[in-house]
Amino acid sequence: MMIEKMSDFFTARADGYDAHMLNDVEGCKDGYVKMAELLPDAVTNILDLGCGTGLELDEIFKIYPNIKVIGVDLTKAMLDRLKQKHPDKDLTLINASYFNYNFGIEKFDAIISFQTMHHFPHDKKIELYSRVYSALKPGGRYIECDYMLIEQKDEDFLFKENERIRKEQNISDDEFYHFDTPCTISNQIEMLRKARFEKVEMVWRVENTTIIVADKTII
Ligand SMILES: C[S@@+](CC[C@H](N)C(=O)[O-])C[C@H]1O[C@@H](n2cnc3c(N)ncnc32)[C@H](O)[C@@H]1O
Repeated sequence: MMIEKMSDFFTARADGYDAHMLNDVEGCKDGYVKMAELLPDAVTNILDLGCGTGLELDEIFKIYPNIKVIGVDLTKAMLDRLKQKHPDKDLTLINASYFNYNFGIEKFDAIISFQTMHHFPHDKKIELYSRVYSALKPGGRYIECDYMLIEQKDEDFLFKENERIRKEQNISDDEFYHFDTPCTISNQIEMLRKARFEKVEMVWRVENTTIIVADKTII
């Protein structure tokens, strides 16, 4: 099996992407609606990590038409489609990796990610979640909807496969390639706690599509 560079993978699939997620990936269609419902009532601005073509934003704009959004994504072709769908919205799109982009401090009411975090190892995610925590205003909320597992053995198998294939293809650790390495729900919760979130809860799950909400309390 040959794996592709992350941005090449999504560039090649950008055209049929929305229909695929809405029709073929169990739980996603309802997950986009649920994520919009989970935003804090008084939300005025959000950061969307790995926003892609913005399927989650399609639902969020229905409830909050004037919300200010920063979307970060590696794949320009995905961002182009998002911009085409919502030319009139307050959208700032950044074509970059969220591991490098500076989110700032206490800037956002909420930060979201949908189906993008299942490609990275624990240590990278804890560091990212820690920056997410810092970028949230006190009382802010991080909502992640992603492909998550129950059994540790299934997570271990996919991480080992990823390592084996990357070795075979001589891919270095710091390059982003597309291979799914979902984590268990309990590992996800633990990573978010390690990143200092005071309240972390799984709130919704359909098949493997799972939503975790992590709250930053007002001190
Ligand atoms: C499965 S799509 C999800 C898109 C959208 N959130 C949705 O649910 O429809 C994953 C997206 O994450 C982006 N992505 C993957 N790794 C990334 C990274 N390190 N930084 C920014 N974007 C990334 C990809 O380019 C792709 O657009």
